[in-house]
Amino acid sequence: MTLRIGCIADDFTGGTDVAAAFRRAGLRTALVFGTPDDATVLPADCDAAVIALKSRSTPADEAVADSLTAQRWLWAKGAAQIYFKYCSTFDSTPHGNIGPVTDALMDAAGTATTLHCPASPPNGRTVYQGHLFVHDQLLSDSPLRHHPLNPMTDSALVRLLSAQTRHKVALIDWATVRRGVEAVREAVVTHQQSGVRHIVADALTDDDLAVLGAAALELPVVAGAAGLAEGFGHAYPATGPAAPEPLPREGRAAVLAGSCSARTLEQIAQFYASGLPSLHLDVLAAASGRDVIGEALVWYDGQDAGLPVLIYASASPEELAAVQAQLGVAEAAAQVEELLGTLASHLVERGVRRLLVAGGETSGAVTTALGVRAVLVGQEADPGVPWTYAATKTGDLALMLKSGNFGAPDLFTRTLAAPAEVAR
Ligand SMILES: Nc1ncnc2c1ncn2[C@@H]1O[C@H](COP(=O)(O)OP(=O)(O)OP(=O)(O)O)[C@@H](O)[C@H]1O
Ligand SMILES: O=C(O)[C@@H](O)C(=O)CO
Repeated sequence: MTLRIGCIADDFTGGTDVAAAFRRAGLRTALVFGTPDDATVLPADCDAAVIALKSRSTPADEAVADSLTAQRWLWAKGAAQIYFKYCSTFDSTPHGNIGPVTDALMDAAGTATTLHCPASPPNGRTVYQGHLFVHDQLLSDSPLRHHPLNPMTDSALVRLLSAQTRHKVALIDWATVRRGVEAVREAVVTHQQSGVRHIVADALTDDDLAVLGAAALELPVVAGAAGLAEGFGHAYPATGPAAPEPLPREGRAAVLAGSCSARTLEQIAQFYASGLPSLHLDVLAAASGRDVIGEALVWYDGQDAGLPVLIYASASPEELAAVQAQLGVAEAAAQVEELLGTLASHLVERGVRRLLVAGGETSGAVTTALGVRAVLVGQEADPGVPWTYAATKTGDLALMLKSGNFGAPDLFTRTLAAPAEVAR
């Protein structure tokens, strides 16, 4: 088997989300963290490889350069098509990075047309008449209008994308998508003939995305969120049953949380309420020089080895604001990442073999600290939240990287207390 789809995701948890989508489509999928290089090795026999970058909110020229490096690497591994994964809420600004990165990937591939669709129906993201909805609200009426980095105050995708590219952008509407693959292919050709480069498509359901995925099979570059990726993956003939997954059944289990998203806070509360051991890290104390890591390890060593533990920096909005006011946002984030990254290394050295990490930035810090560059993607515990398998210098590790707002409230207890439920 050779690599078929190369995917470039613009953030880490988005990478996990899209890798889970390819796997749901029956593809054996690898996930690579950060810009790969000659030393980056993919697990054997992958159909799809996802490179998770941190390019969503960086300056557009950096995002373009990193994405082109990733594209070259994927081509060198044999990828026939490139899927650019961005956020299902189209997180971007008039400066980018969705338009500039897609244009650069297309220029490098020598192609004049691409298809876009950010719909992700399981997460309530749909596109109708070119407008992006988050559940029952237009994107611009949803909480995303207050996003700290990319406030989304418009929902019209053709207009949003037109601000980010000098090329023509146009829509394939839902009525056409409902008519099926041939109707979409014809609409693509019609748009191509009138010089349209970016074609945005409507989609309300996974069936619509399957139609779009099949219609996009000939395009060298396709762009969108995890929903279209799954439709695209389904359009490839199945490669046979997935290999059994090596979910470690021995060793200890832990959660490290740095996400302050509402869903993560619920998951922490549920873990605590179930009576399992949990420890809150004092970020201000760490910043003032106290040995918070040493104290956490003494606490960890005193716990029942048969139970999963939770160690978290996550804080309520009020606590978070207080810490940020005292340390500054960047220093607070650096403290948290240092604490959780260092603890991850110590916990794995002490025998943790199932590790759940909550938060995109936090996941970046933990994978970097563990030196994990590439993982094989396994079964999902909840939509967009798969187990992944990594080899570390201390042994095999099952790693779950959870986007802040993903996963059911009982995700931590359900997945870590009962490994048999998530094993194949
Ligand atoms: N107690 C705390 N004080 C200050 N900052 C904190 C604290 N706990 C967490 N943070 C910061 O909050 C941010 C959480 O970001 P992270 O990306 O990990 O989670 P998220 O935004 O919920 O996840 P996602 O990006 O997947 O939606 C990090 O920058 C982290 O450093
Ligand atoms: O598409 C999404 O909403 C997520 O995969 C994401 O990008 C998280 O940052």
